[in-house]
Amino acid sequence: MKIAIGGDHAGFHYKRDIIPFLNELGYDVKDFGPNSEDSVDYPDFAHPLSVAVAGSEFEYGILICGSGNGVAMTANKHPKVRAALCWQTELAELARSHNNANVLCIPSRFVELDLAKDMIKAFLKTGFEGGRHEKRVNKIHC
Ligand SMILES: O=C(CO)[C@H](O)[C@H](O)[C@H](O)COP(=O)(O)O
Repeated sequence: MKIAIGGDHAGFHYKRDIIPFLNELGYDVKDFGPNSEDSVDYPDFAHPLSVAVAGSEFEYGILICGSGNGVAMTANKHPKVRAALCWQTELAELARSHNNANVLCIPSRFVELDLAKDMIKAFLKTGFEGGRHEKRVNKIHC
């Protein structure tokens, strides 16, 4: 399974640890940047990642910034992207099971790295329930 990961300078230090973590779990990961902690603008990284996920080049995306809000707002501008801002593992599970989320947004300044990794594992292992949820998800896209 191919995973896209990106964010901004506030998420760089987590992204640096999460990429090898994902590789060890057997995932093929593409890093959309940034490549340092130098201040950048999150849309410059969240948009290209979202285009790639929307185009089915990657099954899931992970976006990391300070609060998670900026990357989530950016990613959700893309019609085929359903980006979920999560700060608890159960939220990551529900984002997949109820909302069929394909991008997980992580607030690096508000969750510990270990929790971020737990959320990623939960997100990637949880399937979409469909059923009553599918009708609702289909209504998201106006
Ligand atoms: O989009 C954001 C705020 O909602 C992200 O958290 C950014 O990482 C944050 O704005 C960056 O702030 P900084 O003071 O420029 O590091």
